[in-house]
Amino acid sequence: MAAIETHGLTKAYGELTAVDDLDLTVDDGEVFGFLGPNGAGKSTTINMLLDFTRPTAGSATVLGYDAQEEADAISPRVGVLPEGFDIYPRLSGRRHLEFAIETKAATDDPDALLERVGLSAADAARPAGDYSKGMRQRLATGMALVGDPDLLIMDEPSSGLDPHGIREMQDLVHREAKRGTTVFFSSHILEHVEAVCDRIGVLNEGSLVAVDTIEGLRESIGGGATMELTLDATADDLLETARDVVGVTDVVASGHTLECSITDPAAKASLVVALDGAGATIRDVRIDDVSLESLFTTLTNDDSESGGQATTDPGATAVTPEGNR
Ligand SMILES: Nc1ncnc2c1ncn2[C@@H]1O[C@H](COP(=O)(O)OP(=O)(O)OP(=O)(O)O)[C@@H](O)[C@H]1O
Repeated sequence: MAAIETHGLTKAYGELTAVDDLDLTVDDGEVFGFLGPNGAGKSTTINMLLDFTRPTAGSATVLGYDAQEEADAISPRVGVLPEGFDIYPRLSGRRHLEFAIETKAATDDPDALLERVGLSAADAARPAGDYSKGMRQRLATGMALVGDPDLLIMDEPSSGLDPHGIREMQDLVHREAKRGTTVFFSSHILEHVEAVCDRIGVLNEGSLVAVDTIEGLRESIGGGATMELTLDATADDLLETARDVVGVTDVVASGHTLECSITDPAAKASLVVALDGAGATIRDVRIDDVSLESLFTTLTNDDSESGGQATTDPGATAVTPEGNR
């Protein structure tokens, strides 16, 4: 049984189609990344899965139940970490958890939940208003885990976290995945999705433009790598040898350097072996994989280069012109 399945799921707000004919399957037990720029329709999709918003057309099942007709059967089995989760500043972390347990009429042990999300008993006793952003996220995740849900839906869980907080969040997702929980991880930051997800779906202007593993996506746009080899000899003499290697699509020789475009990862080793066999001495090798940033720029037609790209942390790729909010 799929954890989430949608068929033609559509939501229009007047003239605007926020989610357009979405066919999506998230398998049981996988960590699925739902990636797209701000305004792509991620939250609207989640809202339809949770029956907070009714679709204009199409249908969705969550854990085998119809998202609209059987929402009552879904909610006890799903944990949600909403975007922009608010805490009650004066209540302790433990009280937040107790409150969530009471609300869900669950029987969880608050201490076990605290341990599961990495909050100490001392932290739990403090008012949540004193918590760092990372601790708040862990508390919110602990609340989402009440009742041991089969599906955990996380909407922008890394938003606003520092690199340490992001790592903690990623570790937590890995731990939950190991327990067998299906995780639906929505984000506009590529690296955050890539670090935790088995597969990703890329949403752009309401439409699903790709569903695959990162490697699969790279291949699908003809991705590969550029390999730059510095040789002892004049590179021109080895041009043909390099061109004959299967998986090498283009070779440019310049001085002692050969620049080779590779489509098949196995060609990297073959190229080195072929050049060595032709008597070349290789002094240096540099490999540049097709950047994920360019991959997602292609998929989302992101105009962030002209619009200015902001990111949550240094080196992160946000598939959004707005960046972190
Ligand atoms: N209640 C609403 N009424 C009108 N338009 C809406 C409503 N909710 C969302 N939209 C629009 O639908 C589109 C998709 O929004 P949505 O919040 O689902 O995107 P998102 O991918 O979750 O973006 P973000 O990362 O910013 O949360 C946007 O253009 C948004 O303005």
